[in-house]
Amino acid sequence: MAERLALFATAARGTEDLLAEELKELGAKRIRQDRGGVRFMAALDEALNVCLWSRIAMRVLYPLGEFEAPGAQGLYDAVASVPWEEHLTTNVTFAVDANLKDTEHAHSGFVALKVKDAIVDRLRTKLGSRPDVDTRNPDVSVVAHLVKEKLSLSLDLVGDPLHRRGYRVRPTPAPLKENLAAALLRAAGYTGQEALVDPMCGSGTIVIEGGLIARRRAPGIGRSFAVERWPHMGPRARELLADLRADARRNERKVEVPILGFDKSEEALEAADRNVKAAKLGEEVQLAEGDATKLGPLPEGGGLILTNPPYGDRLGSGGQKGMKTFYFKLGDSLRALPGWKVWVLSGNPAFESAFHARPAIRRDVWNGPIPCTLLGYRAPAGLSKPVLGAPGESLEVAPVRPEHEDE
Ligand SMILES: C[S@@+](CC[C@H](N)C(=O)[O-])C[C@H]1O[C@@H](n2cnc3c(N)ncnc32)[C@H](O)[C@@H]1O
Repeated sequence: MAERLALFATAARGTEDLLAEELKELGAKRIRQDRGGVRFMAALDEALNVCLWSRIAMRVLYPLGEFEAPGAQGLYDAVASVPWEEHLTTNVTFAVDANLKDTEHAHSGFVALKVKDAIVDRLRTKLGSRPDVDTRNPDVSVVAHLVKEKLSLSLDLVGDPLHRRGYRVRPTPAPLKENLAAALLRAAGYTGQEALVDPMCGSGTIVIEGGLIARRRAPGIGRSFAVERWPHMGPRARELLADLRADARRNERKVEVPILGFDKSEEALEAADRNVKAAKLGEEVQLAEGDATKLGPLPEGGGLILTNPPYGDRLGSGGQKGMKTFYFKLGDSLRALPGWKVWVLSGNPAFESAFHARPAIRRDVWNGPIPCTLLGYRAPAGLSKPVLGAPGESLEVAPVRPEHEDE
């Protein structure tokens, strides 16, 4: 049996269970959910399959060990005890990414430097020479995670984080990370077999991720992974990935459902258009100017509306009070679409009450540093045919005017 590696995949906080589900589908074994990620076991081909196919993971780490590392000397000694000569040679480049929590060390830069020094010194002793550091595009990325005096060291299989699919050529002010958008789609049960609409699509992340799912395209098909350049595992990884990539290309399917993105900002739509084309989904994803508070008729048959409305006062419409009015109008507009499930990621605590509908599902999710809530408003059973313009049927509605309307 092929040797299994013990790995750790990271994801946005609040989406770890979704990543665990996805990893199971991708063939990972002994899956254990943790804060900020999921531990699992996988043979090299399974691990590469995860790199290529995971929509939700951010990084895939290969832990080298955990160490007590008291003070600067303790840190140096712990790092120098690792057999780096098994992972690095003198003709590859490397970099150290350090993150700290509750430590006596003031800077992650200092810790990264100490780790780098210990690696270099050990390799000089063992190999007679040292590899160069390349912080921009290293062959081997060492991740040092220091909590109090406990140091974890890992190698990062993917390099550039997995959310960088390569299609975001034109960002907008508050884009969702690609892997978070994919996690939201999974939470909402999207499998690419029903229509998808984002009425406030911004740079297009949700509709692009939906398009990739519907197309059954591997999210990592357009990029490479750091492990391909590792001195010892690299040649085998390249061989395995050639087969996995060929299989992934054969796996693609024609998209049979409408995928639509609207936004009221011309600039956002221009960015979305560039991104959709870069994702090679120009035929599958349609974009149009539109006001989410006055949504016109959507395709017959219903489907999923998934959106991420503005959280703050970017609309210039009178602070929290203006936002509440906006959310209420949005609720009114979406309530008029029976047959459509509505899922919203909101970072404004005022959203839920102003939207005036009772969610069937809610989960806390972190959008980077912003604590958000994902709210799932399901269409009641039996309303598969849309009755456009019949308000109050698709959502469980509390049809009272909000107080702020009359303030
Ligand atoms: C938080 S951003 C969405 C980001 C998007 N998920 C992405 O990944 O790029 C909110 C978007 O809502 C749009 N927006 C605000 N009010 C709107 C309205 N009434 N109708 C349509 N779009 C609106 C903004 O132009 C902005 O692009």
